[in-house]
Amino acid sequence: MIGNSNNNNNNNNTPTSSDSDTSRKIPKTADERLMVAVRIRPLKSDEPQRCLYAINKKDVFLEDDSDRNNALRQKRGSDKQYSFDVVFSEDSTQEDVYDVTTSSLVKDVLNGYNATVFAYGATGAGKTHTMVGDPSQPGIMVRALNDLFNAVKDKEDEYSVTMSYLELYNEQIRDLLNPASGYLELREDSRGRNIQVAGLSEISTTSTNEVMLLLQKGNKARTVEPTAMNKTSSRSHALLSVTVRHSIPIDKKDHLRMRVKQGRLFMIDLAGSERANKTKNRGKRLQEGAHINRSLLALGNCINALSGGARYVNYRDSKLTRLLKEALSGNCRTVMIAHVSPASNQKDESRNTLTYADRAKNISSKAERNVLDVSYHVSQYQTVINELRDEINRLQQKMTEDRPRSAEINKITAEQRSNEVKKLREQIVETFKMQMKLRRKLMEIDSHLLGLGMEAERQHLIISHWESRNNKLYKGSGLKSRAQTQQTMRYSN
Ligand SMILES: Nc1ncnc2c1ncn2[C@@H]1O[C@H](COP(=O)(O)OP(=O)(O)OP(=O)(O)O)[C@@H](O)[C@H]1O
Repeated sequence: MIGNSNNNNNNNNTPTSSDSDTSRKIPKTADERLMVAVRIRPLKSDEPQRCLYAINKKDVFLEDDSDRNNALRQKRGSDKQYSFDVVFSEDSTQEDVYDVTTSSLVKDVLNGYNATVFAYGATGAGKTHTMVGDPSQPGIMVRALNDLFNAVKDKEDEYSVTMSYLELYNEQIRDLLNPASGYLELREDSRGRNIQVAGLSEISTTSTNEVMLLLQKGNKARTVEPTAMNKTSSRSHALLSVTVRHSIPIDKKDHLRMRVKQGRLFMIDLAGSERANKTKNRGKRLQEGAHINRSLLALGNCINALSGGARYVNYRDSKLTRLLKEALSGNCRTVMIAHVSPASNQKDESRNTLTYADRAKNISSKAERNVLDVSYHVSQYQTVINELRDEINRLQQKMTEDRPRSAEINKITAEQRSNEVKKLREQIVETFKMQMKLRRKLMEIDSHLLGLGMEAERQHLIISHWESRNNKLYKGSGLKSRAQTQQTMRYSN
């Protein structure tokens, strides 16, 4: 049995054409109640009788086995009826669940709202079946991505889509699209807002095929182990996030002024709460179970506090609650799909889930449309550009004013330089002339020396001649010695 969506979300604040005049964010919206859906999975062949029924599209009935034979059991009040926004019976299809719970969220996201759909419930109750499914029965994640991509198809210039996929395993965050990156840190500002996972891959794509491959890759990387309750039990919480950004020019002629709508869709497949004695988990599995239960307990406490209207809600007890903070109380439209098994041996788990889901009905959040008038920012850039232009103009003007002076300086410098060159040239010429003079004098001295040498030679010859004549003359008479002759010559000179 499938119930109609009776989402009490306040849609009065759906944006109207008047929003187009809005710069920055649109005004705050009224509170919206969290939509709570319940899905009952089919009874398995090896499971005992059922204890849980969908009475109609909104109500579910939990029967107390212990009073089965008691004719007054209905009056004793141990059986319990719960009412929700919508109840999906055992024969509900994946399409039914998607259409009623999530297809409207996809439209919201395209319109600039944040939205979250999360699956809650005990181990083996059908959460992964609803959220992920299999190729023959694709779940919410696949259908939502398909619808998103169909909506933005052929409009790549207007839309940008990015996705990230993480798992929270034993209170550690792992990137399912890049498992090799190790454990990632959860960061938030000092006021506990703006929670972000540092280093998480945000893959940008507008191809449906590519995104499906990424999703498959992420699901394969997820920690899944067999337990006594579920052959393919998810041992981690998985969070898929898709961000859609729509940018259009405010004025078709002016592409600097853009209006940007940004919506984000979180799709979360929580790990299931479990009882150690039922799952028969030991060692590592038991430790995983303890972590899962602790984070779900923290989530339960937040749901309790929020539904009771508490002023202070402690999100800090677990990374799961820190990650879900926005979805539970912030700017987000949220749908919780509580999963229950109809089997009587799962009655306690189903009752717990229904109790939490019942409380969650009272939670409200404030969804605002995230419309940013980028023209505001662009106009800031425009101001900066104008200021820079002014500065350039001022500098150009200064340069123009300074040009004659600098020309003067240049002129002086050129004159000085040519004078110096002239001086140098004159000096070189002078030096050259001097050199020539000196060389000439040197040549004169040389020729004078040569003349003297020749004269000396001539004198030697005369003397030699004279000596030889004298020697012949005085040889026989013995009148003057050679020394006497030289003395005589000296006086005669
Ligand atoms: N609505 C459904 N229709 C058909 N089969 C279902 C449905 N819901 C669950 N199942 C089957 O029940 C089994 C357990 O479901 P699933 O793995 O989705 O549970 P779970 O809540 O995610 O468990 P865990 O928390 O341990 O991961 C699976 O074999 C799944 O195919």
